[in-house]
Amino acid sequence: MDMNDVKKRGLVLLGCGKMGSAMLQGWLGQGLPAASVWILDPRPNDWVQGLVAEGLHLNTDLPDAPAIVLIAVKPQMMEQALPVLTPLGNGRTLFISVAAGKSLAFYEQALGADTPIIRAMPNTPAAISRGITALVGNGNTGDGELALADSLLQAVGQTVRLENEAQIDAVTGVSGSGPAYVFLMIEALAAAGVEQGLPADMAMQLAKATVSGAGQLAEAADEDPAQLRVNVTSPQGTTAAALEVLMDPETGLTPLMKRAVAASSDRSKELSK
Ligand SMILES: NC(=O)c1ccc[n+]([C@@H]2O[C@H](COP(=O)([O-])OP(=O)(O)OC[C@H]3O[C@@H](n4cnc5c(N)ncnc54)[C@H](OP(=O)(O)O)[C@@H]3O)[C@@H](O)[C@H]2O)c1
Ligand code: PRO
Repeated sequence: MDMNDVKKRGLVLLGCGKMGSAMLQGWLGQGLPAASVWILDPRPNDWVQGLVAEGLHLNTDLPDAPAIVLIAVKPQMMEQALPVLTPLGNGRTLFISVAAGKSLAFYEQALGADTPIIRAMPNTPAAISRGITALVGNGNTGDGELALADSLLQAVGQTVRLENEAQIDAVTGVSGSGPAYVFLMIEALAAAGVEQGLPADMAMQLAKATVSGAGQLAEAADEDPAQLRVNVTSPQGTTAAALEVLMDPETGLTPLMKRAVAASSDRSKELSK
């Protein structure tokens, strides 16, 4: 099975809200025809509704054996939403779930023990093909299925393969939820700039460009982030003064981030109970 199969046999999205739309936007941008896509969503957004004019199938009957079903409803809606997909279980259709906390065993029970299922944790920068998705498959997925999921997910950014399913809780805490921490960092940096006397729009422009530029530099540079940080920090200079606050072993960013990531990972574990 390859991307041509997906074009021919179809891709079904169960739920097309923020995450489903972000990924679909990436796939359409990479050349997947709208006519190869089926969406089930009771209240589709305007953008999704607009795609019907391009051939997208919205809340219609599904193909008999689509190549892929992407499950992107909230974990709390799963029991209600999933039964419509059970006729596609135990067959040739590869299921990919991006739902936090819903285990491979849960889907095997709901869709059939022979169903090939991949659990994936993407993030919203997928909308501009700058996401990162971690994935792990059940016993019915082989190299072919994982390679297909990889190539589909690489259309919206980077991918990493997990060694075991338990790692996905930590991934959720780091990169699944992570964009929200970075957006909060932008908000907080801009607010701090305003407190130091800058106009709000200028403070926001400075904060966005700084986070975006630093992120791109961290990815592009040969040096690691610790060295890049040192490169900004003149001895007894301004950055050193700020880092004394941010690197405090008790009240600084590291213990705070550890608590935040642990809270997200713990919630992911809780959702799977
Ligand atoms: N957002 C992220 O950054 C992110 C990252 C990684 C993984 N995820 C996972 O992605 C999934 C979706 O999250 P989201 O943020 O995209 O949530 P969302 O914006 O609420 O999207 C879910 C969509 O599913 C629709 N829906 C509700 N009931 C349905 C049903 N019975 N059948 C089909 N569709 C139904 C919702 O419609 P209504 O809005 O009308 O209820 C909504 O459009 C979650 O499981 C989450 O854990 C999200
Ligand atoms: N958004 C989902 C949540 O907040 C999963 C990771 C990012 O539950």
